[in-house]
Amino acid sequence: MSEAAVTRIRIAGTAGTEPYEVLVGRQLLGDLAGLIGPKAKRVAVIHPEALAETGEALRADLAEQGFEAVAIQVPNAEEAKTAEVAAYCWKALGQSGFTRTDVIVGVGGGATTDLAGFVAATWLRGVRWIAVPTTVLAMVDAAVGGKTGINTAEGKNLVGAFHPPAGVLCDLAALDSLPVHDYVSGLAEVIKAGFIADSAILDLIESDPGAARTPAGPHTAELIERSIRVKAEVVSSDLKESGLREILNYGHTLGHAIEKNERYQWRHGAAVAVGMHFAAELGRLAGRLDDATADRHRTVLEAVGLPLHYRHDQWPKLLENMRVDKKSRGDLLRFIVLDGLAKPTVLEGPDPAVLLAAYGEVGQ
Ligand SMILES: NC(=O)c1ccc[n+]([C@@H]2O[C@H](COP(=O)([O-])OP(=O)(O)OC[C@H]3O[C@@H](n4cnc5c(N)ncnc54)[C@H](O)[C@@H]3O)[C@@H](O)[C@H]2O)c1
Ligand SMILES: O=C(O)C(=O)C[C@@H](O)[C@H](O)[C@H](O)COP(=O)(O)O
Ligand SMILES: [Zn+2]
Repeated sequence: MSEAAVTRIRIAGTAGTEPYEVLVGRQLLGDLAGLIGPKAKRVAVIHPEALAETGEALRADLAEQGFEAVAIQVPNAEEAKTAEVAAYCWKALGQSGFTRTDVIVGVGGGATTDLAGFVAATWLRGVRWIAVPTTVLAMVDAAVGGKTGINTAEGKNLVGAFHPPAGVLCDLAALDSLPVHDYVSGLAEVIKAGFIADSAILDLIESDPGAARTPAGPHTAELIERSIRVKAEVVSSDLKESGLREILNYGHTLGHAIEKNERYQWRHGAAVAVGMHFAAELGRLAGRLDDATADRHRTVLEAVGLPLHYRHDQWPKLLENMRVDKKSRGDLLRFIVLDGLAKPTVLEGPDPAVLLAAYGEVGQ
């Protein structure tokens, strides 16, 4: 992709929502004012501490263009996804006189865009918002599709709303400042898209896993765009997770249980990597998944430096945590597993002995 090229991926409007576009390229922030639109008088730029300079530069730029722009700084990572931080943002909006025609811009990783989207969903029962994702994970997953939310002590993303953004600007240049640990964590969702829908993603990563770990790798833009297309296709037909959208939860049932167990100190992508390893073993033991595809999970996740294992002694707590997963129905645990490469399906109420055996491969 040349420096000037911009890819536009359309998300259809469903369930009464407007369609919008995900733009992928470089120097895209010039498009922000256009997306905000002429009706807005005020703009709030919600950004994490790590992006204080970016947030302030964006605020100053919007102020120069005539908006009453405020920057709202929130903590980094999961510390931002709390009711207290949401309340802090509501207070800032109230003090700025934020009305229904005003617009929120969420700039940052998935934690920030989840929070900003949730604040937008709840302020005055819903105002427009624009996502400016700055991590791989937020570009390929969190900023797209309208799931917004915060964590509670009882579990991950337990409070939230479906509230799609008015647009998503993925400026690849933002990835240059991302610590490698965070870059690699985002690859878990890229690999997820590969296993559930687009195996060319796995081929590209396997062709040079070392290069896949950096934004300078030759396939960065293609990996990001392919993953966004996977998500776009799913959420365009099932915004509210009535069925198909559940496939995007591959690896998340155990992943979220680990995040809660670690009091949200693990990166989401790392937990999902362990969760996908578990889901692959579960698929294999349930007689659904062939050995080659199950083994491929280990090799590709390990090749980019993602974890495969978690503490063996924590199984009882993880099992308890998994009961609050949003895919559960009453006492019935439900998991996304694969019937084969790019063939995701739901496994309902697996035998507890099979679950434990699958964790036997994951626990250490
Ligand atoms: N809504 C969804 O559909 C969806 C999908 C996937 C994940 N998520 C959520 O996304 C979150 C994880 O997102 P993440 O992996 O982006 O982590 P993150 O938002 O926690 O960001 C990781 C760290 O990088 C910093 N950072 C962000 N951009 C940076 C940059 N360009 N340069 C330097 N530092 C930067 C952040 O401040 C943070 O400290 C989780 O809360 C997860 O639940 C949501
Ligand atoms: O968009 C979705 O749908 C997903 O499941 C994508 C996941 O990667 C993401 O982590 C999501 O936030 C998990 O959703 P949840 O409903 O299990 O909280
Ligand atoms: Zn996820």
